[in-house]
Amino acid sequence: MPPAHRDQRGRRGAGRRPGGPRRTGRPPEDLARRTAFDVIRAVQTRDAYANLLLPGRLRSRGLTGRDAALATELTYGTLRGRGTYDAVLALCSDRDLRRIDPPLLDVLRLGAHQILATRIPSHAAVGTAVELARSVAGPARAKFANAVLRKVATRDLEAWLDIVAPRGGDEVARLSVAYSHPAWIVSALRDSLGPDRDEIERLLAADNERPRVTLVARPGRATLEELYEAGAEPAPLSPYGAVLPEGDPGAIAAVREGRAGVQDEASQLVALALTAAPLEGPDARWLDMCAGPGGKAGLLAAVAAQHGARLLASDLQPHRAGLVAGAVDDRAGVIVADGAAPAWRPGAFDRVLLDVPCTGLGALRRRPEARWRRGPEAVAELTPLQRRLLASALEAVRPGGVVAYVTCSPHLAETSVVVDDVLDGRDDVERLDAPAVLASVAPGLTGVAAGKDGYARFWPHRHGTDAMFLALLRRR
Ligand SMILES: C[S@@+](CC[C@H](N)C(=O)[O-])C[C@H]1O[C@@H](n2cnc3c(N)ncnc32)[C@H](O)[C@@H]1O
Repeated sequence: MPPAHRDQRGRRGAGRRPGGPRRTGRPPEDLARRTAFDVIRAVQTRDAYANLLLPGRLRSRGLTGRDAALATELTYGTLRGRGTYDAVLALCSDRDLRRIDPPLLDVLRLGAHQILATRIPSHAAVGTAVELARSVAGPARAKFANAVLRKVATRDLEAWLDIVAPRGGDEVARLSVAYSHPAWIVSALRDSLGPDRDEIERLLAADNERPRVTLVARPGRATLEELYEAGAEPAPLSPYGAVLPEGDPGAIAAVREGRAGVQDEASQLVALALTAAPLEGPDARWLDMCAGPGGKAGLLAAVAAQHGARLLASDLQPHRAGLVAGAVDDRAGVIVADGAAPAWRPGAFDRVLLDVPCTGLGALRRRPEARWRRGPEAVAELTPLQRRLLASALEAVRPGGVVAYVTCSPHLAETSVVVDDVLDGRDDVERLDAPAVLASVAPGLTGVAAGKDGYARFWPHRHGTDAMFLALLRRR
């Protein structure tokens, strides 16, 4: 099966008649490439996030329509495919990649992406990359870039993969190069698939696809019809979800006003599962313990209001709590608090959402640079906090109340291992059947259960969502 990043085609040839704004006298394609390069550099040097930086750069440079789409494709595709492109570039360069100036190496990656994974003709991809190399690194290095990229252009991606990721050897190493994921992530994802580990190739390919933009209509505040009128279409899983095939979600009034939001369907469904989990006794006080930036809090607060309940949304970071305030209306409370040293008394809540800080390995589709940013040490750094927060959430809920433990990572160490460890030796917590509760809010949903552990797992390749983990835990 071919790697998915091979399918990310530039939708245009370099010979297209230029249109749109011409601010610099250069064709807008060049401005698109330069913008992609600048964002890629900022990602490498300033730890910037491409999805946060790029929209502003497109606006400030007047790139719209197809030129904006080209800049976006080049940015995301280059960042995502870096592992594959580096393996090819290493064979085409007489210099170790670690000895190439970082800006020049990024030009080479951008060039390799255009040559190997877009419809841009090779001669144009090489020529424009060499020009870029000249402007960022000078004429001598442009010559070097020309030599390297001309070698890259001697084969297509499939032929290169036969060389840099041959079958029959170390399978993790092959998948790592062919699907451009660090080897430690390939291993972790494969382990997290458990009995379905043979789906790893489909999962890696799905990680390399651009996700659709999904919206949530926060019930009682916005309607799906309102989103459909703005061009959205029904979403396959969530009762409050809609898919926006194209266009800027910020242009939709309900989104601008915080009555609707951009939210992955799995995120919607795990929040809804908490609201639907069976519970005895009062059901009026809900807590979102790690609420920033407020995606799930926005939905929970709206559903709480419909149930006659009230949400308290809390986050450790003041600026993240500030973002939550934009997603909920004034029927919900928002506070800054450390969930591990809580400001509330034990047993104060009937339902608690604990969406812990995690590696985000389930959301690689959205954050093309994330896979390169941190190594496996990130897991070891986060899991002690995840355990403390879960123990604290179980204290915050009253006997009979429910905690939803959620991660946007499928890593075993952050998911089932944390829950199993915290519950080990406790007889006052019962695991609910999370897949069954999810089925009650999303009747069309299948494939979230693996075995009989009661946990639910969403997967990009199965559900078209982020990979998310849900455990529903009821205090006895
Ligand atoms: C995965 S994010 C939550 C995403 C959020 N639920 C949403 O749907 O938008 C985790 C959040 O936990 C917060 N956090 C980290 N440590 C915390 C702590 N000790 N107590 C409370 N919040 C914490 C982070 O600031 C971050 O906003």
